[in-house]
Amino acid sequence: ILGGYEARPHLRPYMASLQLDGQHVCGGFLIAEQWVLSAAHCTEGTNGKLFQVLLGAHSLTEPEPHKRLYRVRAQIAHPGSNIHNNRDDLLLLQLEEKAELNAHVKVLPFQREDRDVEADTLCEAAGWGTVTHSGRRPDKLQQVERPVISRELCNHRTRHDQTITEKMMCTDSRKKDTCKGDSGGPLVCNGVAEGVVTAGSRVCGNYKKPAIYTRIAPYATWIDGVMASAAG
Ligand SMILES: NCc1cccc(NC(=O)c2cccc3[nH]c(C(N)=O)cc23)c1
Repeated sequence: ILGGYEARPHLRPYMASLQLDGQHVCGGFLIAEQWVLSAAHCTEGTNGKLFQVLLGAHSLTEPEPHKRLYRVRAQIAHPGSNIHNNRDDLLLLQLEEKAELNAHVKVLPFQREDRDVEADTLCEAAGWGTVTHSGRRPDKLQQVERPVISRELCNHRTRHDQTITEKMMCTDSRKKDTCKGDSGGPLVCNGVAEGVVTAGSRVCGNYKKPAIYTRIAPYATWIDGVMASAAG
């Protein structure tokens, strides 16, 4: 997160850190006791290795009550996701067992009504992604508040030039922005997860390249289907 600040510890008990060999790779969030939603691009370069999912954390390194690393039973990328564009950039992770829910570990509801969030709505992104252009990684969860911008403005030829579909949304990226390692985290508007951070143009903090999110509502049926078919 660029231009943000340290989150109040455990005020975002749905936040997950997707890790490989003890290293934070991407964000994610708990959508059900045994399921985390993240971004399909996070599996790029992992050679099919399964993530481990850290829940209940504020600091990535310090011991904290209710902080726990979960093994993943299955990772299901949306069938439409691919490395060439940001379309359908969603990843579902089934934990080896149901997460132990408590004050520091909670499910975050996601938007099911497929209607655009109004431009200028202030939403929040959080993550353990880089906090400087040089790529400094934080130990503690960061957050930033960003206004939604219209798809029309985001699609302007000087911005993302007609690549933003109706299944995506954008926030202003001037100075304060999501960045490397924040992918997969939720964009929370009025307490509901409306989007999932996608790397998009990979640029951070440049107002010409607004942050892009996969809208969740259009995928509610897919998400429910995967969770139902893997149940038990
Ligand atoms: N503000 C939008 C936004 C949101 C989330 C992430 C990013 N930026 C990256 O993720 C990124 C940046 C630089 C080099 C990179 N290399 C790789 C990679 N997967 O190899 C990713 C990146 C940007």
